[in-house]
Amino acid sequence: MRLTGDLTPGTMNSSGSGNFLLVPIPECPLLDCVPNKTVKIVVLGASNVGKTALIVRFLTKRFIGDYEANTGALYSRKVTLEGEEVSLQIQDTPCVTLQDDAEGLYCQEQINRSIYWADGYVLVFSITDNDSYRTIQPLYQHVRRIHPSGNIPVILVGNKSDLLRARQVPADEGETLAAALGGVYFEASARENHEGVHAAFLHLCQEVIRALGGGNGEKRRGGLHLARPKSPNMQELKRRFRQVLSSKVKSATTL
Ligand SMILES: Nc1nc2c(ncn2[C@@H]2O[C@H](COP(=O)(O)OP(=O)(O)OP(=O)(O)O)[C@@H](O)[C@H]2O)c(=O)[nH]1
Repeated sequence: MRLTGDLTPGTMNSSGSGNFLLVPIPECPLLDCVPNKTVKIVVLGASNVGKTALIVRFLTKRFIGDYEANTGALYSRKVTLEGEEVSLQIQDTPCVTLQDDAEGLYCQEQINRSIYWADGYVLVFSITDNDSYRTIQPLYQHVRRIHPSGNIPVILVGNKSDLLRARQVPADEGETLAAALGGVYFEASARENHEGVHAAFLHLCQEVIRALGGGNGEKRRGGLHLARPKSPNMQELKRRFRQVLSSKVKSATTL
């Protein structure tokens, strides 16, 4: 769903699905961008699982509770990660739906564009809704089809953990699925708890920065991720120096 009422500063909104990601998203809308340090995250999941609530909770620490139907909004903020300032963009999306015929997933074209655009993925289901959980695997496969190779930073969020009595998805199933997708599972309640939501988003941001090569703007597109060569540290240089010296001493004494 889309956040109603006043949009917080730094929030870009596309009113009406027609505008949803139809134009390229500016790297740093309404903000002084941090050059080459932009983390782009998309939040995906079935209907009513709390995608908007999670984003709003993370960015404002508040739970508003009532949102109008989601047409897709892009939220943008500057955050400090591991001591460095980063421009964070989070794309909210309309829901995806499972088709009756087995693995079919209905995903609007705008969502595909967001998936292509993003660097990191928050896959959300509600612990009270088994169908929303069943959507996750095909959804991940869909992301994989759009990014066929390379590392895909992803987290799995089981939302609405305050509704324990209505639980349909056990926590260990969430953990197992997250591990199979190569991500981490977070159980959270956008309604009752900011810390859990914050920890989840923060973890993903860190994963994205790692995947992008230390946040220096290298792009993962095409799946190619080259590790940056490490420069030798002082200890290592001293060790090499001693090695060279001792081999010279040896060859001098053998003469
Ligand atoms: N109890 C409880 N309710 C929640 C929680 N998160 C969201 N909700 C409620 O669930 C409903 C759906 O929340 P949204 O954030 O609009 O969900 P969405 O996934 O964006 O929904 P779509 O627009 O259908 O894609 C709202 O009534 C929220 O108040 C939660 O952690 N606990």
